[in-house]
Amino acid sequence: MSPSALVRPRPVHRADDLLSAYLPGSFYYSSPRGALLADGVRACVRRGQGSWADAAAEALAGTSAEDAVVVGAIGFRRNSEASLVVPAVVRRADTPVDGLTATPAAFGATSWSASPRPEPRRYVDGVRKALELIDGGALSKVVLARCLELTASTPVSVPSLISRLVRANPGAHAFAVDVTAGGDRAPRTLVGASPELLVARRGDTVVANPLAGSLPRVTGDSAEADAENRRRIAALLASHKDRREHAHVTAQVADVLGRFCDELDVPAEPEVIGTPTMWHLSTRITGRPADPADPSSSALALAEALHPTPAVCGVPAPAAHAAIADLEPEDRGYYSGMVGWTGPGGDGEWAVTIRSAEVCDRTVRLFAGAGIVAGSDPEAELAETSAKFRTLLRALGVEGVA
Ligand SMILES: C=C(O[C@H]1C=CC=C(C(=O)O)[C@@H]1O)C(=O)O
Repeated sequence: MSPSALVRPRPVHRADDLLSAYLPGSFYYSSPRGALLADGVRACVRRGQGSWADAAAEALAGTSAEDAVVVGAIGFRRNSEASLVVPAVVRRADTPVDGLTATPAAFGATSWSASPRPEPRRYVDGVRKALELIDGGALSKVVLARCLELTASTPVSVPSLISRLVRANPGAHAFAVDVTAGGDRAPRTLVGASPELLVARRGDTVVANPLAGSLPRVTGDSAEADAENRRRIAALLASHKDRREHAHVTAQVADVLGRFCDELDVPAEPEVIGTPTMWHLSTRITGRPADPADPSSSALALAEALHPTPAVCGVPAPAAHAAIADLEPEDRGYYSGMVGWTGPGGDGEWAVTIRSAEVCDRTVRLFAGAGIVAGSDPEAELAETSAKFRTLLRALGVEGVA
C-alpha cells in the first residue's frame, strides 16, 4: 500500500451530488478519475523563491487534517497569477460524474455583446508572422491564442455554467475555481471543461495525456454528420502537419516524465479522441515514479516540470514565449496554465486550463489557441480557435457569436 493510500479518506459522495452542491466560491473539479468539491479556506498557499509544489507541501505540513489537499489554479506565465488554498472542507467521489438526467437550468433571457481581442483578421496576421518565424528557423512550433470577451445583460450564473459544461461532457476535466484578486470589482471565477490531462498521480502510477492536432467536430445525429466525422478522424490521423504538431508535445512530455519515472510507456502512434465540439490527436503516457516518496515527484511537482507543454506554448519554449508576448495582445491570465489538486502523499491531478473562461459578474473572457507549425493554414487556425470557443459558447447558450 502506498503512503498516500494510508491517508486517503474513503470517498462517500457521488460525483453528481458534488456538482449539485457547488456554490459560488467553492472549488469544483471532476474528471474520469473522480470529483472533488472544496469549501472554505484553512490556509492560503503563497510561494517565495521556490516552486508551487514546495509551497503546497509546506502548507499541507502545517495542517493536521487527514483529508487536507491543496486545490486551485496557476496561470500561464511563470510569475502570473495563482490561486491555491488548503480548503477547510473537502468532499470527494472516486467515480466519474454519471447519470445526469435532468436538463440543467438554462440561462435566463439574457442578451450578449461580443468583443474579439484581437479582431479575427489581426489573429490571422499573427499566424502569418508566426509562420515567418518558423520559416526563418527561430521556432518549430508556437501556440497562438485569442480572446473573446462577452458581456451579458444580467450576471452570469457560475453554478449553471459549470453544471451545463459537465452535462455536455461528463468525461471532461471540468473546473470552477474562485480566482478573485485584490482590485477585482466582483468575484472572479475560472470555469472550463478541458479535454487535456497535464498529469495525474495515484500511488505509483503517473498518467499524462497530451493533445495537439485538431479538427472541429460536426454536430448532429444525421448519417451525413456521422460520415463527415469519420472522414475528419481519418484526415486527422493522416495529416503530416497535425502529426508533427502532436509529436512536439508527446516528445517533450515523455522527456520530462522520463526524468522522474523508471518505467514509461509512450504509445508509438496517437489516437483520436472526441469532445462534443472537437477531434484531437491524443497520446496517453503512463509511468511509474522512480521514488514515489520523493516530494519532487508529487503531482504538482510533475505538473510544474511539464508546464508549459508545447500544447499551449511551443518549441523551443523561450522563443515561443517571446512570440506569444509579441503576437498576442491580451494577457492569457489563467488560460493555458493548470488547474487541479495535490495531496500530502503526492497524489493529485492537474489539467491544462483550456476550453476555459474567467467569469466576473456580467463579463465572460474566453480564450482559445491553436498550434502553428510549418504548413499551418492561417484561416484554418482561425476557424479552429472559433470551434474551440464553442465548448463555452454552447454552455452559455450563445453559439454563433464567434
Ligand atoms: C490550446 C488549445 O488546445 C490545445 C489542446 C489540444 C489541441 C490543440 C491544437 O490542436 O492546437 C492545442 O494544442 C486550446 O484549446 O485553447
